[in-house]
Amino acid sequence: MNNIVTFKDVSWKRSGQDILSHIDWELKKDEHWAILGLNGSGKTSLLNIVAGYHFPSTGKVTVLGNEFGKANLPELRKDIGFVSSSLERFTHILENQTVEEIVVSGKFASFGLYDKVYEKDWSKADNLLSSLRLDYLRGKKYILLSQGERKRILIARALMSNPSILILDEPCTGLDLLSREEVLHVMNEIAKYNCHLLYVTHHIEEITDIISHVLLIRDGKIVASGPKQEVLTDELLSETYKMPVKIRWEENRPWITIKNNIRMANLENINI
Ligand SMILES: Nc1ncnc2c1ncn2[C@@H]1O[C@H](COP(=O)(O)OP(=O)(O)OP(=O)(O)O)[C@@H](O)[C@H]1O
Repeated sequence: MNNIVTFKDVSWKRSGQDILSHIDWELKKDEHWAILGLNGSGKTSLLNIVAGYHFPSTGKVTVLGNEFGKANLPELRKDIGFVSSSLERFTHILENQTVEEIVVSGKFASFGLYDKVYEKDWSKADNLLSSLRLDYLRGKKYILLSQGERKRILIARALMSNPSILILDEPCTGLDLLSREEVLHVMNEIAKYNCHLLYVTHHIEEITDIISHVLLIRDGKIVASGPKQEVLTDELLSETYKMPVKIRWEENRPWITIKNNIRMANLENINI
């Protein structure tokens, strides 16, 4: 299968308002995408359509060969891993669980062990911990981990069900510099697992080697989409962020600078 996700002229309306308008987008095999846009631009709405939580108002969406409306959503969702801050709502359930139990629970897409866990599941969780260099956390209670360690464990957990798509919705929010780099390191290891990343961030320097393509979204419309070197330009990012910005590449990563030291007071007068 060459097309992992396809959006054809997709719009999503709520309360008479277009939240997403006329989205045409394709995620192809072996591509890993970052999605960038201001608050409220429609990134989460788009991810929720991919994961089958929202149904498009018009247009056609195909995910892993399944057309929405015809797909068996619970089955399809097993193929889609999701790590977002909304998972933290369930943190109280995790208090007494060990790192291994959390990772193994990814098999059931639930936070408890409600089904039988076989020896092969424990050894798979163990392999994930080793290959993501998280072995040092074995046996620890999840509640005692740092924020960065928790994020990495939740990524390992999401990989437990061998997803074909892994959605990471701002996984580095609130992390210090070192913890963020550790999460980005884990993200780069994901390439080994044959899954396709969809990475949402407000910080373009988090676009590391693994990310091949970028989708820019503004007010529910696509500004640009394609290979990262073509899309991450001063012009397109300025349009996306509604202010003049400059991009530079260092250590193979993009970094952004606000042009002319614009002050907040001036922002309203800037027309891009
Ligand atoms: N169920 C809903 N009903 C009505 N409006 C909604 C609904 N879901 C999202 N919206 C609106 O759609 C717009 C896009 O929201 P969305 O969460 O997709 O943005 P986002 O780009 O993910 O933002 P952020 O970066 O702040 O997370 C916002 O104006 C939001 O208020």
